Amino acid sequence: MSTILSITDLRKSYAGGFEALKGVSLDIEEGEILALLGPNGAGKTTLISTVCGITTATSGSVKVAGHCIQQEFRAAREMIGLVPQEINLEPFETVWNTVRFSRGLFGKPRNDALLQDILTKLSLWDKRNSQVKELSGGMKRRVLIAKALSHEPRVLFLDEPSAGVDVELRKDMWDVVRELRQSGVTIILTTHYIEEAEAMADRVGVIAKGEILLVEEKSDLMARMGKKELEVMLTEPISDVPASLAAHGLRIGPQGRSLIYTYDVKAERTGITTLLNDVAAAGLVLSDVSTRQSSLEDIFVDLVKGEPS
Ligand SMILES: Nc1ncnc2c1ncn2[C@@H]1O[C@H](COP(=O)(O)OP(=O)(O)OP(=O)(O)O)[C@@H](O)[C@H]1O
Repeated sequence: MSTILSITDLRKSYAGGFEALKGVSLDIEEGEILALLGPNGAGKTTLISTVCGITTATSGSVKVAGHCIQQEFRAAREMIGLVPQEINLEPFETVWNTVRFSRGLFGKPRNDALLQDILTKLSLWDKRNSQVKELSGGMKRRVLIAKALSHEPRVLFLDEPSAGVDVELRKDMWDVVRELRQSGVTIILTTHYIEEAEAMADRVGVIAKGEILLVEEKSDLMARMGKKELEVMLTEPISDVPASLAAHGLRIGPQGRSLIYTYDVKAERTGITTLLNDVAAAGLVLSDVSTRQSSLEDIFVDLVKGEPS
């Protein structure tokens, strides 16, 4: 695979000095679906707008298929399709004209066969002569996607594709996105639904307070979900894991008051007995123990809270 989008140390401060992006670096591989998860105000929309050249970066660089978004705006922008969060369509225009004009805006020659194909894939062909205002909310979202695809971009950004969409339509949207990927389009979507990232993404990135906290293969993240955690509460807080316990791969819990041991539930030997013996031998006194299943949601919440993990 080759890198289609390369973001390097991207910073954005808004007028007034608020720093919405604090040095974001991210490489996107051609043909992948990357879900960018983050709470409200994390900087997801700012990142997309800056990458698409709608907002100017304070510093850093963005290259789309080798073209710099600042110095080679037209060449870079042509590679990108953007599906915004808000529905910003002309209500009295027909579906057909909406996509046709959008292609024209990019200076692309008329290609009715291509537009027919896009509308068919998005189940909008029957609606091509309808005015946008006659369509349901879910269909309007599909028109936004058709519009974003009309100039044949290689990278498609979907900003909160299922915001305000009911569960059934959300699943439909997931199918549409997977099909688009089959046709070779690279997709970056933002969401605050973990479920959505799980359903679609190849890789998951977590962003909070303008920083990328993690980018990982979804399958690796999911593998972690098959793990259980044993938390050993201590009577006295500690600042470091004793050297004699290093082999157990422990983490220190909040305020140093516990040790957290992750183990595979399906493993024949969990290693718990040895661990507890070694903890006692290290002179640590236990006040309690508990176990819990870790989930992608836990990982996300921990990261976003910025607590030690
Ligand atoms: N034009 C602007 N001027 C000043 N601050 C802004 C501007 N646009 C966004 N911000 C601030 O930048 C931060 C990031 O906003 P952004 O919209 O990128 O977050 P987001 O992750 O997309 O959030 P949401 O999930 O709510 O859409 C927020 O604190 C927001 O208030």
